[in-house]
Amino acid sequence: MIRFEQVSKVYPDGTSAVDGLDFEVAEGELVTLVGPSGCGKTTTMMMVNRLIEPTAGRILVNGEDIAGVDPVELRRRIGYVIQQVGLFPHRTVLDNTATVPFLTGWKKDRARARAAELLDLVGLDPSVYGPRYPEQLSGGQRQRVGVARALAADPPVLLMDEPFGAVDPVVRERLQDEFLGLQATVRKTVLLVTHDIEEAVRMGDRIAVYGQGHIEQFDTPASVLGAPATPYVAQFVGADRGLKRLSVTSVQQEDLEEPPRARLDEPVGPAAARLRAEGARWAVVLNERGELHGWVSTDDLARVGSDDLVVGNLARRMNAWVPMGAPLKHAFSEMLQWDAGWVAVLDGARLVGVLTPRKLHEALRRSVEADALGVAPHEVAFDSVADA
Ligand SMILES: Nc1ncnc2c1ncn2[C@@H]1O[C@H](COP(=O)(O)OP(=O)(O)OP(=O)(O)O)[C@@H](O)[C@H]1O
Repeated sequence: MIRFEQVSKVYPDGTSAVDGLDFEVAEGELVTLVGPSGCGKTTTMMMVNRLIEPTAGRILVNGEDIAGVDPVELRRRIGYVIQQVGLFPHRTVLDNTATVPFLTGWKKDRARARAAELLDLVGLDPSVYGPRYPEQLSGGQRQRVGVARALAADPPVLLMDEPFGAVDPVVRERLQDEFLGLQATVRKTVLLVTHDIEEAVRMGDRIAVYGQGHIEQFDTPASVLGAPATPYVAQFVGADRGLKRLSVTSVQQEDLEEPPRARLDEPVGPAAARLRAEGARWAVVLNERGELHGWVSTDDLARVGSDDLVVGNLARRMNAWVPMGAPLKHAFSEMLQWDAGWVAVLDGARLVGVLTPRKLHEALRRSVEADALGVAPHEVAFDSVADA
């Protein structure tokens, strides 16, 4: 979708910003460009919408050499989100969002209806925020408007330059998640510039790690963290890359354990006896459809003992859960937040299994070793601490 062929840029004062860039971003792919200040990320990005012209090489968008495309026409096909957002202060949020449709000659009503749809999509109620002016929004809300505006004309390509850089870390993480959710539906081809390796790893299908003016490694987050191509990349991704892997390694079926189970409508006495016999101190409580209702302690069941009650009467709320496929980091933070010894893993509302700290550790080690060996994670066999 976006193709760089031996692209270089030397500024008029002789500064060589980038040299010999050669890579491709596939349709619907999100590629993050990451590297230290001044390494050429922004230059790379601004060449795609012709705010900067390369001095050598060509850039193709959808197979077409952009050197031959009128820049104004080109920019209408490419959404652009920048850190400073650049909203017009004297226009309402709704009209700011509708900027590009207005420019391309849409009727006002149609453009505003589209803008309202997009504000909704980025989590801003158009009836509340649409009539406001940019200064009446928080930083995070302004960033959302920036994203909505860039999507308004439904461009196939999005360029994002430090789009979440101006907000605090908590808001940033929320905006990142929201954008990933959005991207799963809109599937734009995205180039995202950041100097933050955490953001690059979380957001990117692939990451381009920049050295000075060139790409040191172009690969998936798991490979960049697991098998840095050069000492420079290893140093850039940091010594705690094992921890960072938590965000890119997802919970898999083979990581799960089968927990003791009890049914919501099971009488308390027999349930207690059965769990005791199994040596289980607790059980997950499921309804007749196999959906998670909560959990119950065997001691509580035994203490009550009455057959007038069912397990559901004593069940407690299960706070610590994640959807199947969630990053291990999410599971880990649920464990910490709820001080839980295990986390339920759900497919919709249905319980698939539970993740324990031991399994979480194994999953992480398996992912690291799989990369080192160049095989899929489930092909790695190793002795776990518990087997020793
Ligand atoms: N107009 C210009 N004239 C001369 N040199 C420039 C110009 N714009 C950028 N540069 C230089 O080109 C190099 C790459 O800059 P660029 O802005 O692409 O880096 P970056 O990786 O985006 O940095 P940052 O993260 O700080 O924004 C830097 O050395 C910068 O000083």
